[in-house]
Amino acid sequence: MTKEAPAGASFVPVPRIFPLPPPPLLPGPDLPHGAHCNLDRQGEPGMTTVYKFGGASIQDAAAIRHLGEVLATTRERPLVVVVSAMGKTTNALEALLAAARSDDDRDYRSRLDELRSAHLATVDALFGDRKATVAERVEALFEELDHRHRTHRREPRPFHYDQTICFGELLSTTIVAAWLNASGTATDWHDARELIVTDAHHQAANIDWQATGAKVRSLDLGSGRLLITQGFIGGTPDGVSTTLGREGSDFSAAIFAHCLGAGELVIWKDVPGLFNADPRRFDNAVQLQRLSYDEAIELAWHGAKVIHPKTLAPLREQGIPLKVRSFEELGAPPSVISAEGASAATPAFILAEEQALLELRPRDFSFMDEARQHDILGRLVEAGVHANLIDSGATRLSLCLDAHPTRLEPLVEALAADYALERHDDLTLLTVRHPTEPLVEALSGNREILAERRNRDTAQRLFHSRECSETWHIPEGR
Ligand SMILES: Nc1ncnc2c1ncn2[C@@H]1O[C@H](COP(=O)(O)OP(=O)(O)O)[C@@H](O)[C@H]1O
Ligand SMILES: N[C@@H](CC(=O)OP(=O)(O)O)C(=O)O
Repeated sequence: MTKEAPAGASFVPVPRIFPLPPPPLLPGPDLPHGAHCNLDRQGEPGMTTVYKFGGASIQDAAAIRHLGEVLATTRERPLVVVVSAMGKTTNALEALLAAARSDDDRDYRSRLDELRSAHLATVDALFGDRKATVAERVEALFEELDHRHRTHRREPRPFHYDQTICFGELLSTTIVAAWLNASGTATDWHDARELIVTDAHHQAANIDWQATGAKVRSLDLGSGRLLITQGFIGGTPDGVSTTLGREGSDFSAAIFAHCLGAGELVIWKDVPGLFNADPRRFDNAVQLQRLSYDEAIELAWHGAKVIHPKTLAPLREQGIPLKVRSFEELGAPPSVISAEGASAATPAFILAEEQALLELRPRDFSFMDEARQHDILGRLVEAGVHANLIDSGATRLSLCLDAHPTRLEPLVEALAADYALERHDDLTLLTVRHPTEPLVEALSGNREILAERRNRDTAQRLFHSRECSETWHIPEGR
C-alpha cells in the first residue's frame, strides 16, 4: 500500500482470532555468510540507505521540523526512513492498555484524551491553519484505537497489546509523513504491518524473512524515492498486528536494510554515537569511532540501551555498515560498526537498572542439578523473561532478571510454589567488557556485591541501587 499521505481509516481489519502458542523460530535470513563490508557502499548508485529515528528525535513539533530539515538536505536516495512513536508514547499506550483492562473507565478516558491532545497539539504547532486534513487523520486513528480497546480488552493481554500499542508508530509516521510532504520533501507512507511479515507470537513476534524479503523488495524505490514507515510493528500474513519487542525499531530498520541489501543503516540518536559507557551516566565516557559487529552485539546484549540487540546480526550477515549519528550535532563524526571495526579490548561499561535477584534452592535437600536448572530456565523462556546474570552452586541457582512487573510477578509466584525462593529488589547490574581486576574493584568501591559472574571477556556485579550514585566515573590508568 503506497500513499502520498496515509489514510488513517484504512488499516488492515483485525480478524477476531486468538493468539497461537509460540511456534518454532522461522528460518533466519537466507543470505550468504560473511559477505564483505564496504564502507563506501552507500556511494554506489542505486543502493538504498536506511535511516532510523527514535522517539527522542520526533518528540515534538520542533524535533519534527528539525527531522524535515535533515531529510531535505541529505543526499542519500533512495531512502527508507523508519520511525518510532513520538517521545514516550509507547509507555503512555502501555498505561492506557492497563487502564482499559482494569475497567477503570475514568482513568482510561483521561489517558486517551491526554494522548490525543498531545498529538493534536503537535499537529497544530506544525500545520497551523492548514492542519484540517492531518488532524482528521489523527482523530480517525484515535477513534480506531478506542474501538480496538473496547473490542479486545477481554482477550489475552499479548494479543490486545499488539492491536493497540502499534498506534504510537502509526500516529507518528502519519504526522511526520504529512509534515515532510507539506514542507516539500516528497514522501511515500507505508504500513509496516503489511511489509514486516511475522508469526503470531504477540509482543515478540518472529520474522518470516522470506515473506518479508519478498514484500520489501517489491517496494518502488526507483527514481530516488523517500519512503517512510514504522519501526517496532509487523503483521501476520492474515493481517493481524504484531510487535517485535520494546525498543524494536532499530531491529525493524535492520530488517529493511537487510532485505534491501542497503548501502548503510544510519541510526540517528540524541548522542553523537556509541560510547564505551552511557555518556549520561559516566562523566568520562568516550565515543567509540569504529567497532566490530561482534563487539557491538555484546554491548547491546548486555544492555547498552543505545542499540537494540537484534539489530546487528541481519546487518553483519550482509556486511552492511551501521552508523550511529547525532541528530543534534549534524557535523559530529558518527560511530561506525562494521566487519572492519576494531574488536579492540577497550573496556566498556553497562549499567542495567531495576533488576531483581532470585535465589532458588530445591525444597527436598537435593542438588541444583541440570534437571532442576532445565526446569527453572524453561520457565523463564515461557514467561519471556531474560536472565542478565546466571550463577549456580551445589544447592542454589541465582538469577538476575529485569523487574518487569507483568512478566516477573507470575514467574516468581510459580517458582515459589516449587522452590525455596529468596528475592532482592531495586538492584543495579554493572557489566564490564574487557575488565581488569583493579578496574572492577575500583568501580565496585565499598558497595555490597549481591551476585557476580566473570569470564574471560566480561565481569558482572550486582549492587543495591541505593548504594549507586546517578553519575559514575571510569577509573583512569587501570
Ligand atoms: N554505550 C552507549 N553509548 C551511547 N549512548 C548510550 C550508551 N548506553 C546507553 N546510552 C543511552 O542511549 C540513549 C539513546 O537511546 P534511546 O533513548 O533508546 O534512543 P531512541 O529512543 O531515540 O532510539 C542515549 O541518550 C544514552 O543515554
Ligand atoms: N516505540 C517503541 C519502539 C522503539 O524502538 O522506540 P525508540 O526507538 O524510541 O526506542 C518503544 O518505545 O519501545
